[in-house]
Amino acid sequence: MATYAIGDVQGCLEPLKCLLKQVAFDPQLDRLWLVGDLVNRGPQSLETLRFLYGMRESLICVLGNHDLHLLAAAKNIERLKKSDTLREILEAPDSAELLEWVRQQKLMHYDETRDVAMVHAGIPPQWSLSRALKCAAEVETALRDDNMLLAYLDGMYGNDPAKWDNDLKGVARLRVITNYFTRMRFCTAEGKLDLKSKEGLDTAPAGYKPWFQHKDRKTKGLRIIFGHWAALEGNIHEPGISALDTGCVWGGSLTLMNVDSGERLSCKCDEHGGLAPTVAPLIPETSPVSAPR
Ligand SMILES: Nc1ncnc2c1ncn2[C@@H]1O[C@H](COP(=O)(O)OP(=O)(O)OP(=O)(O)OP(=O)(O)OC[C@H]2O[C@@H](n3cnc4c(N)ncnc43)[C@H](O)[C@@H]2O)[C@@H](O)[C@H]1O
Repeated sequence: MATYAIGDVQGCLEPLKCLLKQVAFDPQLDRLWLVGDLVNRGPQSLETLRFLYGMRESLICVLGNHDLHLLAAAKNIERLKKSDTLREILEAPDSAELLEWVRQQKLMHYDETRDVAMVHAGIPPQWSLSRALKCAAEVETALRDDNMLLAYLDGMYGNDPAKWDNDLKGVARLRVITNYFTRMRFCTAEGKLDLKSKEGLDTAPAGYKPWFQHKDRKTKGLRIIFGHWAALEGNIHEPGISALDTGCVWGGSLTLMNVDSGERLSCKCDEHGGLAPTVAPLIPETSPVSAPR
């Protein structure tokens, strides 16, 4: 029995199947963790979602910004952008069933036995593990509650407030939590977000750093697996931190990591949208896995 984590799939079904085949994934025995952004931008969003739904008992997923955007577009189709590849999901006969499953997923997964957390974008430096889990649960409750869902999704978009404050209330509170878990890249030591910069580690605006590089980050020592930040290409050297978005939809590859050994396997899409993947050999994890605390 093995546990694997895979980076942002974003509708790249063939590379996903290719990776699972390479590790002889057995849904009866093995477990698959997904860092979110299951859909959008890629060629097969609907088929990917159906495939994952079909193996839902073997999965642990956290939601990404594109997954939340899908849920919001399902409530208001006007939200769809030209570049989105989500319409096919919204128009599918099994749309309601698929979306109901998506909305039940978490913003943060914490595996107590391994002392590993998985989030889409990150955990802000000023939050402890318990604060992060409590904040994730607030949004998860809103997503699952029929009376709260619409107000949450309507108010979810936007960059303000830029920083957490315990006194925040209502949708503004849920928005900043959402932005930390699903959109963050750079922030200050106090957790003030910059949501405009999207390139490499060395492109931080003055006073900002990648969320995982702050010296006094309260979750130091916790292993964290995340995706979202394609420009990192999976290459960071921060103890215990694993970046798994290797930009499958940007001409890069889809990456799988064995959660326990840290070994990685990548599957590259071809120029026709991932229909003829080539597989790179297993390579050791680039960011050292810290011993359990
Ligand atoms: N609360 C909320 N507020 C607002 N919007 C919300 C929201 N919740 C959900 N959304 C929705 O989120 C969606 C995405 O919004 P965007 O604003 O497009 O978010 P993004 O961070 O740019 O995109 P992505 O998540 O795909 O990140 P990636 O690193 O792959 O790509 C980022 C960039 O990296 C670049 N890149 C990729 N690989 C690279 C590489 N190797 N080197 C350099 N750059 C690279 C790409 O060109 C790309 O420009 C929208 O539909 C939006 O509506």
